[in-house]
Amino acid sequence: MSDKIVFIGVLASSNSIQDLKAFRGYLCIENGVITGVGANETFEDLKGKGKFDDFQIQYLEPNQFLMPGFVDCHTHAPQFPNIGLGLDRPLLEWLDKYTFPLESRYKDVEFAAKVYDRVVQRLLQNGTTTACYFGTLHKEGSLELAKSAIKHKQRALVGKVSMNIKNDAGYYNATRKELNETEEFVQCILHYKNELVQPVVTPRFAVSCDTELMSGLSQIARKYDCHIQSHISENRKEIEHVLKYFSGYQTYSEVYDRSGILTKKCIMAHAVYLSEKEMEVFARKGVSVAHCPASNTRLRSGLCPVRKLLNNNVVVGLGTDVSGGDSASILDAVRRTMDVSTHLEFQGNPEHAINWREAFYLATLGGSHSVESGS
Ligand SMILES: Nc1nc2[nH]cnc2c(=O)[nH]1
Ligand SMILES: [Zn+2]
Repeated sequence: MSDKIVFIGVLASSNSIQDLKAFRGYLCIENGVITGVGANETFEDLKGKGKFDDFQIQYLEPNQFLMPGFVDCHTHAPQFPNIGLGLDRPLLEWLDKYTFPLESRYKDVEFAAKVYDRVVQRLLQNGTTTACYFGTLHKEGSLELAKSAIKHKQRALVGKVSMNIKNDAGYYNATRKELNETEEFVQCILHYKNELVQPVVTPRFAVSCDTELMSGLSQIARKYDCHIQSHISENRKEIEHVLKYFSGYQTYSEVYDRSGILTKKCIMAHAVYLSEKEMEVFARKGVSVAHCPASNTRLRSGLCPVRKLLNNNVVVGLGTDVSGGDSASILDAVRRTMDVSTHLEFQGNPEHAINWREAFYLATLGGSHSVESGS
């Protein structure tokens, strides 16, 4: 196949949340990079001048169109073996009963490599060209995830999960070990010098990390100018637990903020129960929210008011959050975003429904704003 190809047909993409453009035109690619987009008339004009003489010309079928790749702002690659399983417990019990025991298995690097290679391919098959991944506590296993993304040319942020609070599965590290391994993990990925794959510092959530660990992790993120990701306000019991454990803090967001985590390079999953004041902090600091509707429903966490987040100027993208979520597809997250937001409207919240144009934006450009590399 020629390394220069031009597609002719319908092209669809969002310019903003209000503005989804679909038009008949051309898109040319040279050595895997988009080098031109335009209307049909321009194509004919350029073709007449010989611009495409050395291009393969591919006409799309009437039922086909081109669109940007999906961005999955939040998923757990090691949890894919549990997809669709064990959804009979709420979050904190679910983590202890199903998730930590599964994630503990990724100490076995061979197992990790095998699972991760399938996960990356599965997401690509679902149209996800960019993913923001949680790995596990294990440095070597999580590096395998980065290697798979590089191998299959997926744009990815890859995180080694950090936890230092005891749990029944014994799935946590001592603080110093955790900080050292995270820094080594970040350095390893940066040494790959791959333009598509970047490290993301990953404190699991405030139930699993103390302030010493979270502050140390936020310093690592700052030192290497990389993203940082976690979970916030997903489940009412989780919030109760955090506010009880971190006495002297008014809100869940304050726990992260005082540890230096809330920056414009921060992606927080869920945010189902943020107050307007917390939303204002997110907007001011440029923190993004990964909305994960499948997971919020399957784990019975709640209905996230995405319209309210958007009205408060919070950047929002979509996440599958496997295996809290039972689907690897962002197209499925688009549908569920529309469903969940419509259910909020049924419950008496006017204008909460997210329409398909808006959901398309969240799945593509909205998500890309969360993971973009600008500092
Ligand atoms: N859905 C979900 N929420 C979490 N909060 C902390 N860890 C997790 C996880 O693995 N999945
Ligand atoms: Zn998650």
